[in-house]
Amino acid sequence: RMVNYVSNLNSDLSLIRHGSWMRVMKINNSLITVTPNTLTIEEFAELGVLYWRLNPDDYENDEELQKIREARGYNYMDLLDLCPEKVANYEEKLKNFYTEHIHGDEEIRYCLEGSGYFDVRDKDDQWIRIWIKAGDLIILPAGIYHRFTLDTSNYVKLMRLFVGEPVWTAYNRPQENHPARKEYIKGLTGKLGVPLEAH
Ligand SMILES: CSCCC(=O)C(=O)O
Ligand SMILES: [Fe+2]
Ligand code: NI
Repeated sequence: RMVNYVSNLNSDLSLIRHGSWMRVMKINNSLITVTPNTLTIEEFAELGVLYWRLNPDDYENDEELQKIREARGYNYMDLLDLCPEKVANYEEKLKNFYTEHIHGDEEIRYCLEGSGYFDVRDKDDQWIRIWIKAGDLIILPAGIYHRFTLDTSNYVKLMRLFVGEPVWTAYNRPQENHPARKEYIKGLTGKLGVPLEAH
């Protein structure tokens, strides 16, 4: 199964479409009000965010994951067990994860246990919150503004994938002149066929 996107929100913020799903919501910047909103498949795909629903139980022998890794050249892999006992400078790392940033490369995360929120900016610069749970593989394109935070489960175990030697450098917003940002915007504009300002 390839990429599928939620086009709408129901009460529990999930929707089944083509046998796969993502839990998404729009939030306002204060994070106090959660605003359920309609998000079409097209709108989400235009952001360049990819998503797969996999079986996390036997991830070491998962052929579907293997196929994705081979197709996209993800030869690097490690596991991030996000808990204070296992992560040095835990609080500081969480703070950095939740600071809006971009990378020069894709950010590939596969949730094996626990859960958390990836927030990405949509084409109108509004946050879209993606609720990641075990089995969710998400790929954020280089240059997209994003951030991550734990939810009330307070725990997540993530597989990190990368092409070649990993680079985790985060460039905090604003980064309008960063090459990856420029490329990303160019791709967005190209896909939309109209300047972003037109929205
Ligand atoms: C906990 S992984 C997600 C946080 C992030 O955006 C990053 O690592 O760059
Ligand atoms: Fe990141
Ligand atoms: Ni628009």
